[in-house]
Amino acid sequence: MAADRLASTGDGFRPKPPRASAAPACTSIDGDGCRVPAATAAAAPGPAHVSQPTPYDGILLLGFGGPEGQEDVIPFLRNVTAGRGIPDERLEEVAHHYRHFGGVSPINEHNRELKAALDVELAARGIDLPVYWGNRNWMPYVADALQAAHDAGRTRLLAIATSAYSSYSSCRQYREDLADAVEATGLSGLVEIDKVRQFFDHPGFVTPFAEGVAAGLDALHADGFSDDEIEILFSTHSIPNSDADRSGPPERELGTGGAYVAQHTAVAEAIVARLGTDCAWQLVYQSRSGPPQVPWLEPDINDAMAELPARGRSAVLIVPLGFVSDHMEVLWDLDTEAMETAQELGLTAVRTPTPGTHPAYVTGLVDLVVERIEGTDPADRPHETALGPWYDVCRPGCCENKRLGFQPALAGVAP
Ligand SMILES: CC1=C(CCC(=O)O)c2cc3nc(cc4[nH]c(cc5[nH]c(cc1n2)c(C)c5CCC(=O)O)c(CCC(=O)O)c4C)C(CCC(=O)O)=C3C
Ligand SMILES: [Fe+2]
Repeated sequence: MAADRLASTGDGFRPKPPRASAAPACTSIDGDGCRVPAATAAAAPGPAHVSQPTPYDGILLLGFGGPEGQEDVIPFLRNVTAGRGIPDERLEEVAHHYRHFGGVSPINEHNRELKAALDVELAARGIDLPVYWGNRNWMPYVADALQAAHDAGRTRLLAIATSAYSSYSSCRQYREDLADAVEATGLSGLVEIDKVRQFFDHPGFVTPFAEGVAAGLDALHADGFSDDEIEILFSTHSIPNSDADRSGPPERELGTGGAYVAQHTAVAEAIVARLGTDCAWQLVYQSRSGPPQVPWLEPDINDAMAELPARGRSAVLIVPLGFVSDHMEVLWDLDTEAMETAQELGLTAVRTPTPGTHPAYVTGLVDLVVERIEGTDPADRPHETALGPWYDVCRPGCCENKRLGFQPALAGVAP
């Protein structure tokens, strides 16, 4: 396997492959390293961001990556924060979350399980597409997966990132990871990579949450709580306000908070509407980092909980709406910290499940692949909010990061 060939050190750690600094700037839609699919660039009947039917020959499953032992924790955190100016105190603080769980994030195991479930689902539907898994921040890296795909003769790949919403961290950075991987493997011109649309409002993603909220409310009702005593807190990763404002394509003009906030709000509304619950709800944020003077999305979930008793609430249903699996941000920031806060405040708290390998989620991800192979008309693409279905090919300026400046990215129209 390519992963073995690329592995170099005896202790099993390889630093993240360096970012391709010599990569050419992308100035046109067919500029080096920032292609849109040829069929899309050509006069296409649909909108420019909808791709044409494409005979993909492999799937790239893109993960965040996580440490798998105490000795991995600091090298992993250095990968995550490379070039971001995250202070050492914060690294130590976060390292402690991982150390508490033996230095192991469950996220890699989740992605192994997801890959296995996708393999089963693809086979059951007679779709002959191998899945190659690679991470942004830990082995196997995206470059390893890409190399493995190429070694197996695959040249036309469709990427699925384990991230549902639009923002720099959750969409564009994965597109940059793809560009970096093409550069690091020297496969420029030899492989072509697209990416499935952000799937925040795909029923495959929404259904597991809706089921979890329904079950959670049932449990709280069974414990004697009435609807006006319960508040539903939909929780997602905080990001800098400036990232949020720039999330999504500029021409959508989604206002303060951009596509990131609009998408989360719309999905929460869709879940509440689906269930017809009368409980109060709000969108809250967690896992903030960075210097205190830089504004990030608020309110923090713990601050939001502190307001609840005064409003007559005695129970909270915590919905990890921004996350696809029970990784560290869920295990620590919600199941440990937020649960402690609830206890201090005398609130009964229930945390609902993430999609994980829920059959609806796995089926939905394969549906997202099929719609790209078939080039399904957008009108026929499942979506549960008025914002979707989202873009196959990201628009110019989508999810820009002003701090980092322009970096080459695949699966979108440059810049
Ligand atoms: C939007 C978003 C998602 C959700 C979408 C998605 O899932 O992609 C997400 C997921 C995750 N974030 C994760 C871990 C970390 N995120 C960090 C830092 C940051 N995240 C950010 C945003 C997001 N992050 C941002 C704007 C930063 C600031 C620094 C920067 O600009 O990059 C740091 C550095 C230390 C710290 O500052 O906390 C760590 C360790 C893990 C792995 C958990 C595990 O190991 O189980 C996962 C799935
Ligand atoms: Fe994060």
